[in-house]
Amino acid sequence: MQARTGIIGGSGLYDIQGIEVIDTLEIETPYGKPSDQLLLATINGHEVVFLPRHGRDHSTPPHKINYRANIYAMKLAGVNRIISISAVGSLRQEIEPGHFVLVDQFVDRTHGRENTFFDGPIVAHVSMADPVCSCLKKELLTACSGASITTHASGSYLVMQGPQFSSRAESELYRNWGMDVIGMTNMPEAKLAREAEICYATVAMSTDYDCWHEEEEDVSVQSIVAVMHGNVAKAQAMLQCFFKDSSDKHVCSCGCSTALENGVFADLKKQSDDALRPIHALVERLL
Ligand SMILES: CSC[C@H]1O[C@H](OP(=O)(O)O)[C@H](O)[C@@H]1O
Ligand SMILES: Nc1ncnc2[nH]cnc12
Repeated sequence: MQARTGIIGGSGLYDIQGIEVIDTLEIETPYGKPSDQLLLATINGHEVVFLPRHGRDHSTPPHKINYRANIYAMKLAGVNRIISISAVGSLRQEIEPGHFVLVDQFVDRTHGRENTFFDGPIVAHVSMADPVCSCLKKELLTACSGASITTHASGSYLVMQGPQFSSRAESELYRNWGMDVIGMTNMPEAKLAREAEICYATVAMSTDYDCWHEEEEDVSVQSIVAVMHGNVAKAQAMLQCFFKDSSDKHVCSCGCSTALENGVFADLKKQSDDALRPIHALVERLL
């Protein structure tokens, strides 16, 4: 199967312009159903698999997204790298609403979300030291500049539980921690992508200044939506640039695609079929 690029669309991004649809994939995974059907399509001849993270009608809130089903479905669909597109609040004056940030680190403050495929009896511990694929991120930076989008080449994303926005004290705390943007969805998504040996990189689109900013109104859905429409148009342009330049023969030299090789605790060859079944697509190449 040709390696495919997955696109996970966040708030506002429910379809991709300029694609030729090949099929809609109704995928059932050992973890249940993904957020919606996956769209198999081509953009400028490149095969992509698109999934709107909250569903096409945005009916699934961040804490109820079945992240395991989403990532497992991407794996089953032959995806070897994921472009995550996300709306975020800005925690820095210089990251203005409408700017993009190519995230390189996350701090995970979520709770109660299923965050691993290795839930026993097969145990694994993958490295999350560098949660973002630097090769993919570099290609995304080129695409953002090709689309003339004001883009910050690095940044740390605080993943809050939500669905409520943060308090002023939390917002200040995260700024003091050195965080640059805040959102609710990229964890456990990035962790699960790493366990699935899928390269992952986030294009964070700033929609607001969160509530720390004294001269700006406190964040609200209304204010976000106003900026979001412009951001989504930029994301569409960025994707066109990405698939004009990018090669399908994506070779990752930063270890995402071999993350499990030093991470699995058990001898996979000695495991029962029952133990292997829920992770078969992830460990198949190691058996
Ligand atoms: C509608 S604003 C809050 C919402 O938007 C972001 O989601 P996504 O990352 O899918 O774009 C943020 O994390 C919140 O879930
Ligand atoms: N200020 C904010 N906090 C959390 N998630 C967001 N998504 C967009 N803006 C946000």
